[in-house]
Amino acid sequence: MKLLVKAPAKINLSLDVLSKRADGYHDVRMIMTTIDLADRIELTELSEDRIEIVSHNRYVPDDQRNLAYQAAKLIKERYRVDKGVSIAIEKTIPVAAGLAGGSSDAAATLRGLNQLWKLGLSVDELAEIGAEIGSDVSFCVYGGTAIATGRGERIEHIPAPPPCWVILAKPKIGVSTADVYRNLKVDRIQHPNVDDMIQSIREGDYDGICSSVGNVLEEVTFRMHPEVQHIKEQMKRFGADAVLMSGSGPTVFGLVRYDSRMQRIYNGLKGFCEHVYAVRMLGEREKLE
Ligand SMILES: C[C@](O)(CO)[C@H](O)COP(=O)(O)OP(=O)(O)OC[C@H]1O[C@@H](n2ccc(N)nc2=O)[C@H](O)[C@@H]1O
Ligand SMILES: Nc1ncnc2c1ncn2[C@@H]1O[C@H](COP(=O)(O)OP(=O)(O)OP(=O)(O)O)[C@@H](O)[C@H]1O
Repeated sequence: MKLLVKAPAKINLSLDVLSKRADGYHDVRMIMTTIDLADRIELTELSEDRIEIVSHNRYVPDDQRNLAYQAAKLIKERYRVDKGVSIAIEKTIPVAAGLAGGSSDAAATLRGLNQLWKLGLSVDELAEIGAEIGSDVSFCVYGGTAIATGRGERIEHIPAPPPCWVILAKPKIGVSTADVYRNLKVDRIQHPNVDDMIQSIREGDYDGICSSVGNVLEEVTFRMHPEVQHIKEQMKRFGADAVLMSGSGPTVFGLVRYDSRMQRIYNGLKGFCEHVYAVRMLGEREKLE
């Protein structure tokens, strides 16, 4: 039997860090939302009892380092499943980009295997298992729009923001999330107003959303890679309504309401940046299987 599962990327509309914890992680408060840029995961039952990763992207590991592999291993051991699975990953989300590509692949694998192996787990149970793989995996299990707290694994759903274009531009570098958090000076943070963002989303206030975007990891990544800041400045200059780096970067996204302006910004960025995408905000929790 085969099953196709969609694994959408996320952006952080707001990302605040509250403190550094004793376990090395940081307590965060962030607003995450899914966008219409997705990997496709194909799960195929194997007659032998093993987990196989098939990917034609040279940046994606095809062994136990793959987060989808870790998801399958965890669920297989926990529920004593003695069947094997081949996980084919068709990558569209750029790798190490701040868009939770690996986390979303892991989340899609959890959702898919729950069906394929008829485990009967609830989505909350899958999100709890996901948290053991990575901080972004719980959100990716649900999708939609949410306030994420703790180290990112505590999820409170909120309504979708009003629909708009999301233009993404990724410079040709990968960023290590651990390095960015390590270089953050927690006592010198200028906190974004996460509450204003939540209120604007609840009120469907597009302008309010645009004026309350903020990400405390931006300045850390900008210091490490000035070209990321350059992309942000260009996207602003081309006329995006709001511009922010997603997660730990290096992808920068711009929010744009009107099609004509989206096209102009897209073309402008394409002039000097190889990886540019224009996609719609998804925002609503959809059935991701
Ligand atoms: C930057 C974000 O993507 C924003 O959504 C997340 O906060 C990071 O999520 P992630 O990539 O799933 O992160 P994990 O794989 O759990 O952690 C990678 C590394 O980032 C650091 N880390 C991550 C999350 C967090 N709340 N505090 C941290 O300090 C830790 O050093 C950790 O070893
Ligand atoms: N399924 C996967 N797809 C992509 N990368 C993966 C996957 N599994 C493991 N990895 C590894 O994880 C690293 C980070 O990749 P990923 O695309 O998940 O980063 P990210 O988008 O920055 O994540 P986040 O936004 O959650 O911090 C890669 O360098 C790669 O080696």
